[in-house]
Amino acid sequence: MNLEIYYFSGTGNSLAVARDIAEKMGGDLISIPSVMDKKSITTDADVIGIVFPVYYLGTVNIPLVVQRFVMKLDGISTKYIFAVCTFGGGAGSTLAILDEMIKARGGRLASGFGVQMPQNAFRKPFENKTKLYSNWKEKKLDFICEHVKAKDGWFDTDGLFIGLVVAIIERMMKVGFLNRSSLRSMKKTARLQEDSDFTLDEVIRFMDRSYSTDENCTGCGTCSKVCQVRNIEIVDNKPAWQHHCENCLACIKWCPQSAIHGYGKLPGGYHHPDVDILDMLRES
Ligand SMILES: Cc1cc2nc3c(=O)[nH]c(=O)nc-3n(C[C@H](O)[C@H](O)[C@H](O)COP(=O)(O)O)c2cc1C
Repeated sequence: MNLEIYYFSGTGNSLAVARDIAEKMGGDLISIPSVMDKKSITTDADVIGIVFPVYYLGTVNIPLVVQRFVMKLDGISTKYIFAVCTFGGGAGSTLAILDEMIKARGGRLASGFGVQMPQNAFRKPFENKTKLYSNWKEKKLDFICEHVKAKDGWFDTDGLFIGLVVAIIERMMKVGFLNRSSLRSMKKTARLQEDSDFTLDEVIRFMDRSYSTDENCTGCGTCSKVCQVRNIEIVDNKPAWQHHCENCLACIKWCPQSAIHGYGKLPGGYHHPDVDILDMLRES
């Protein structure tokens, strides 16, 4: 099997998952942002994996850069493509949405998996981290590798309770009520007028307008180096966000001084324990 695993990750959960699969199955690990300068993405691999975090369930679900990556895939009609999304609460229709995107490029998502990881966008530290990490290593990793090896058509679904809650949320989003109110609050974070007609994608890119540094910022530039989409320039020894943000939170979470704030005053500090700053720097 000739395997390539493409991934996007802000705080290392998806990178850890992608790397574990690549190591176990003997595949190449490729960061999605690192290939985004290509006009079209083609590969000799017969098996392609796509690993990414779920963002904004019921709205975009899939990080914008991952969506753009899929839209650049060419020559995939005969490939076995699988995806793994990492999430804090549930994956909802993320894999189905990805399948539609891949179909638009002439391929199809053959199998899809969800891996629960600590929710990196919550203010409160996640209490159950150890269990999630061991679930991944001891149960899910082998499960995914077996299915991919067999090239079968497995699709994970959220459990009954979470599945029901997520389905209700996604339904309310579709109907419009929640969608309108979450777009309103995202615009507020992005410091845009509530009645402005920016698209959801544009609002997400502008949400870095809420990011700032405090007096602990030393101008070390780590934020710029961990930003996978090169959205941060260092100007006068301070980060300047360039408004094509993915909201992956890498700058906030990897800042060695915890000096970056924004996105609902999230604390810095969280990252997957198997991923260190060098893994992030190397990939950016
Ligand atoms: C902007 C943003 C939006 C998110 N939205 C959701 C969500 O809607 N549902 C969910 O279960 N997790 C959500 N999460 C949590 C991440 O999917 C989860 O923590 C993931 O494992 C992070 O992966 P990473 O460390 O590879 O970046 C969100 C995280 C971020 C940063």
